[in-house]
Amino acid sequence: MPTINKSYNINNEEKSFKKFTNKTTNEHSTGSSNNDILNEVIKHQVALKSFARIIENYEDLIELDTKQYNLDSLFAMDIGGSLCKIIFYDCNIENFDNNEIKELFNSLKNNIFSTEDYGFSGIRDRYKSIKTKNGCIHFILFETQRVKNAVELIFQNDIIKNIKQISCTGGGSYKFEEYFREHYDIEIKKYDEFKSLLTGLNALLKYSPNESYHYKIDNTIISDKPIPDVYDADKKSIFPYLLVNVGSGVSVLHVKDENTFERVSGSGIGGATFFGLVRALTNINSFDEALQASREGDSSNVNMLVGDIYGGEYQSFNLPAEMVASFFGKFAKNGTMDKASDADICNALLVMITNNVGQVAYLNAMRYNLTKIYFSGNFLRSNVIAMKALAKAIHFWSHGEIQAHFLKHEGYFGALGTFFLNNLSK
Ligand SMILES: Nc1ncnc2c1ncn2[C@@H]1O[C@H](COP(=O)(O)OP(=O)(O)OP(=O)(O)O)[C@@H](O)[C@H]1O
Ligand SMILES: CC(C)(CO)[C@@H](O)C(=O)NCCC(=O)O
Repeated sequence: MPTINKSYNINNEEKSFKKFTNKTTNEHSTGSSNNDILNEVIKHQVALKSFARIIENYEDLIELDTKQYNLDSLFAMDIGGSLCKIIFYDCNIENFDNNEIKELFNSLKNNIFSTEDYGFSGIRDRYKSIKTKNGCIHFILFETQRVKNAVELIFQNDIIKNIKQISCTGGGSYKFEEYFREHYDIEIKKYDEFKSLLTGLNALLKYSPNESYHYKIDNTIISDKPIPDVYDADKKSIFPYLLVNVGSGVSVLHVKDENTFERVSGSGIGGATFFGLVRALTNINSFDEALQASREGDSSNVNMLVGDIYGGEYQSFNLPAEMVASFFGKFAKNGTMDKASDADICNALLVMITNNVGQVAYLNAMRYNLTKIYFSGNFLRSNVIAMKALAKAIHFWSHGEIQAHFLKHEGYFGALGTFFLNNLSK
């Protein structure tokens, strides 16, 4: 059975945040109180949770042939460079005519729903689940480095024996193909990662009333809470857009309409760069702790600011004193590293990577004359600092012409799209 050793819902985020900040607040001092920072994260989560969850007309979108129901069709996976995402469709099993499969399905459900945490890194994102007319789509994620244990925890032995094929996307669908065949006699049915990503994203933008959101910006003041996007009735206004997927690396897609897209750019400075550098430069070993630390840190102990160079603002060109002139620039001088805490370093890394993603996004939106950028990928998972920084930067650079949009199902579109592609009958 899965072991319970880690939780990630709002209450647990609060608990682990408090535990973490108790540990670190004595090490350094910051201007903002822990409660302010915690409240911001909680408010964001609560606002997203309150967005409507029901996909209308879901059965129009996806028609599962009930005669063909088997355990294989209820799962889809996206195995990426850092994280493995799993979709599980908890459907109405009345139509199953095979009693053995019914029993296995029930034991699978008991296994999956007995906990929200599986092994060392697995979690079920309860508040992201989507109700449909005939069931509910569930979202689970694991670290890719634990994918082999993850499969055994989720499917368990008697279930694995009854699975012949799993639909799968992401680089891991190639990398682990041989492993699945040799160990479990399971065939991997591959789907292209960008085709899956866009199938999942476009489906939710179209059918889920509040999938995407933005932050309102007045001058330099950004709204506290995320604001759901509003589309016209036929949802045509979704297109065209730029999609910037921030996973381990960054992929930039120009999406012209539902069936036409091009990968126009990318960057090797992405989510795994952030987490990899956090591990190289600090004692922090989990992504969630790194995010919590960065909410606490003061990056002026790490970065060289315009004020450090000019002694104040650079007036002629409107560069304020507190603007970063050079990320990690302070460390170029002797005796500076000891003054920076792990939290300061996490904050500097987070903002540095986010800024770079923002620039790549902005320049590509300009290049293709697009006014809307959607950001997806798990780097943005609960990452309010990065989302707000992206929203502000895009607004500032484009003088308000281009808007950044964020997505409730962040890094799950590839797995969801694979599930749809595998089960779509029209
Ligand atoms: N619990 C976590 N553990 C590790 N990284 C996490 C976690 N939560 C969020 N992340 C961030 O999400 C990133 C991975 O995002 P995502 O799952 O979208 O990409 P991926 O599919 O693994 O990568 P790629 O598409 O490039 O192969 C990590 O690099 C890290 O920045
Ligand atoms: C290799 C992929 C596509 C795997 O998802 C992704 O990590 C990525 O787009 N990386 C950036 C590659 C580039 O520099 O364009």
